[in-house]
Amino acid sequence: MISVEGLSKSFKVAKRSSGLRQAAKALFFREHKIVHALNDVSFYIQPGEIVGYIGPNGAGKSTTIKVMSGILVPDGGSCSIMGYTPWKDRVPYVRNIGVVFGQRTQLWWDVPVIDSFELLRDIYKVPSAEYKQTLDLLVETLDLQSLIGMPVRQLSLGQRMRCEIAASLLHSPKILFLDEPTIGLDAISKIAVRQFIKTINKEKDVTVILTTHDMNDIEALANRILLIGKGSLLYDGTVTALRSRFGTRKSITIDYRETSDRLDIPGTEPLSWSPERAVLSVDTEQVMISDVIAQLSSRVDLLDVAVESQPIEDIIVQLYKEYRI
Ligand SMILES: Nc1ncnc2c1ncn2[C@@H]1O[C@H](COP(=O)(O)OP(=O)(O)OP(=O)(O)O)[C@@H](O)[C@H]1O
Repeated sequence: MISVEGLSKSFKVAKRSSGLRQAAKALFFREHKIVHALNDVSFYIQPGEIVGYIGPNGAGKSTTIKVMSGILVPDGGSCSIMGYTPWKDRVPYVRNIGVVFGQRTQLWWDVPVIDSFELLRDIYKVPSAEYKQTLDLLVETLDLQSLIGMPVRQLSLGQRMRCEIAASLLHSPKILFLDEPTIGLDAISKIAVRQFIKTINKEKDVTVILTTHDMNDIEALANRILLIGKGSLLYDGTVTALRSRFGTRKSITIDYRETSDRLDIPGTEPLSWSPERAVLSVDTEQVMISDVIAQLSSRVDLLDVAVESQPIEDIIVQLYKEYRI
C-alpha cells in the first residue's frame, strides 16, 4: 500500500551569527548551510497496519509525513501510496488520506466546527447521506456533540484535537497520517484518542502512520516501529521484537515483614529499598525470575510480589543510545 524508496530531502537554511557586526555583514553576504532532513529512507507498509514512526527531535519524522502527504517534494527517491505519487497526484491522492498535524489546525479558527466540517464535505465531494452517517459516528465516538457548534478558537487543545481527528476522517480515507496526535492532551483525552484510532483501524481497516514522542501511544497502538535518527532509518521491526532484544530486564516489587536484609541477589540490582519493600531490577538473561523469587522467599517473609516488564520508554532510550541519536 505504501512504498517509500531512497527518499531524501534537504533544506537550505541561512546561517545566523550573533552580534551587530555579523548582522550587518549578513545584509550583504548571507551564508547558507544544508540540513539533510532525510537520507535514503526506505520502508513498506501493508494495508491495515498501525506503524509508529519515532525518533528524537529533528530526526526527520514530520518531513517524511509531509512528503507522504504530498505537502513537500523530496529531492530524490520515490514514494508510491495506493499507486499515487503524493506530490504529483495531489488532487486524486488526497481523497484517500487523512492528515492530522498535532501542532497545526486544519479547521477555520473563527467559525463553528460544524461549518469547517461542511466545507471539508464540499471540498472532498462527500455524498450527503455518506457524510451524515460518518459524521454521526464520529460525533458519537469522539464525543463531539457539545463542541461542533463552537468556534474553534474557544476549544481547549484536547477538544480541538478530537475535532481535528474527526475532520481528517469525514471523507473516509484509507490511510491516516497522525503527526503527534496526543501532544498536550490530558490523560483521559489521550486514552480516548488512542481508543478511537484502534477502533477505526480495526473496524474500517484504516492504515495508520503515527509520529509521537509518547511511548504510551506506541505501546497502546503500534504493531510496528520505524525509528529514524538524523534523517536515516535505523530500525524497522515489531514492538515484540524490540522487547525481546532490549527488554531482558524485569522489575520485581516485593513487600515483606520488616527486615534489615538488603536482599543482594546475583543478577539483580536494587532500584529502591526500605525495611518493608524493595524494587529489584532483574536481568533475565542472568537469572530466572522464579529463582529470584525462590531466593527471596528463603530470606524474608514475603507478603506480596509483583513482576513487571521494562517500560517501553526505557527500551526506546536504550535504542536511541545504541544508535547514538
Ligand atoms: N522548512 C524547513 N526549513 C529548514 N529546515 C527544516 C524545515 N523543516 C524541517 N527542517 C529541518 O529538518 C530536520 C528534520 O525536521 P523534522 O521536522 O522532520 O523533524 P522531526 O523528527 O519531526 O522533529 P520533532 O520531533 O522535533 O518534531 C531538522 O533539522 C529541521 O530543522
